[in-house]
Amino acid sequence: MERDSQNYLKLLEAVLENAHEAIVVTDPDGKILLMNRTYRDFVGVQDVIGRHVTEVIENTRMHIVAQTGKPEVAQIQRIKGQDMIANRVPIFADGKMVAVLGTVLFQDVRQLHALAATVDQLKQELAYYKREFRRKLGAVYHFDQIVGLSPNMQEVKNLAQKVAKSDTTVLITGESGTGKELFAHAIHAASRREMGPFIRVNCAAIPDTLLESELFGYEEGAFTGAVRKGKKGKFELADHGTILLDEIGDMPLPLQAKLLRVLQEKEVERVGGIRPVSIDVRVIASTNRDLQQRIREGKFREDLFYRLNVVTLTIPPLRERPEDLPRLVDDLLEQLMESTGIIVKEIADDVWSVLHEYSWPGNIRELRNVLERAMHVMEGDCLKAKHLMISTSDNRTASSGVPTLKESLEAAERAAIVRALAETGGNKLEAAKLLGISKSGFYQKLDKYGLLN
Ligand SMILES: Nc1ncnc2c1ncn2[C@@H]1O[C@H](COP(=O)(O)OP(=O)(O)OP(=O)(O)O)[C@@H](O)[C@H]1O
Repeated sequence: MERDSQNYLKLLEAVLENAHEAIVVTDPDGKILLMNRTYRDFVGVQDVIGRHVTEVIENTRMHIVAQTGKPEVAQIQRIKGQDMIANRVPIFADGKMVAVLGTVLFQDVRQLHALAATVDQLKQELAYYKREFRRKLGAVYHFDQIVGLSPNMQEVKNLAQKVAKSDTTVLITGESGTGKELFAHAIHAASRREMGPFIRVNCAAIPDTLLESELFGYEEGAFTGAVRKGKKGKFELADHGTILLDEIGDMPLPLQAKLLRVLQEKEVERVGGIRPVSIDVRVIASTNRDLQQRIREGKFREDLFYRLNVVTLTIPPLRERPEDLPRLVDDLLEQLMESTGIIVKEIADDVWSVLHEYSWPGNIRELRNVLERAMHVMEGDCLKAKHLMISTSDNRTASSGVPTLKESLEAAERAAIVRALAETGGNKLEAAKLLGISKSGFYQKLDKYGLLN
């Protein structure tokens, strides 16, 4: 026993003496009881035992901690012209302070800076891999890519950014092409689930008979023709991530009941399955339909609506945010120039009046299509109004009274020409054929409606 404790003491002494950290222990009066070699070498004094700590160590506060009894952690202490990181901790035994332990973790803050630089580099690498990972998982849009300078868009973006941080179910409504999917991506990318999967299901595009197994999966042998081993549904695939239920307004009623159960229980049951599977999924639903109207028609469950409608983001249509047009046109042209290789160097002034006058029923998706078509139609590198091939006249509400028959006929004729040109990618001969008129007659009409290059 005696020998054991002697050995133990020797071991402790050796450990303390050889530690890389500088270590000092004082009694409650501030007299040094122990100071290891690292510390003695650093201050350049060997004979230290029994001396007051202030005589040996510059700027020390060991004696102050001995009085206050309050530990001081990670304090900068300047010794011999170097900033050090000092910890001073009172040691208690039987409720009485018996000593104060002081350590210096870094003898030189430069070591700490080197460590910080390494951490910084690791952080940068981590951010890079996060971005790459996210790109592979498909959530490619972020809030800063959503053009929205207009006050109504700012409001929606702010709310979306706030709600992204939580796990709340979000319902995104808005006309077709307003950017609902874009918002869903951005919410996922700004959430704590950003590293998880982002899965989109278009409820309108999948046949009713398949939707259930697509969403919830099926067990082995659930129905004839099913893959033997069974299959995970989109909900299971979205575990720890986000699922976007696009066009939720088109979901068949029986499935709505099942979806409601999933949202309530946070469990899915595969088709033909016996045991429910727990899932951790954030649900975002989107629709361009008026869900209240669908409820009145008996086509959408009211209880599901309230479950989804925790936070609603209503994306304003493009015609209600004309301030966003210039930035959108800029961004879209840039993307299109890259994908088509066609260069637009100049935008003629008349383009803007047409863009502002048009009501954009297909919103930003339509704007993109119109610009892409115009790029293919234009000759040279200046985009002009006539290249847009959108008819603003048939689009305007008849605020100035009923149009004359001639005006109506002309509007219809112009719209038919524009549509034919769009269909044929700007090929005039083909367009004339489609409309069943001669080439020369077609050119006359193009001239009449200001559509000739
Ligand atoms: N605010 C925006 N800034 C930049 N691009 C946008 C914006 N809104 C939409 N877009 C672009 O417009 C197109 C349509 O967007 P998205 O698919 O998100 O619309 P949606 O509302 O989900 O349409 P739908 O209801 O038809 O599914 C996409 O190419 C998207 O990149």
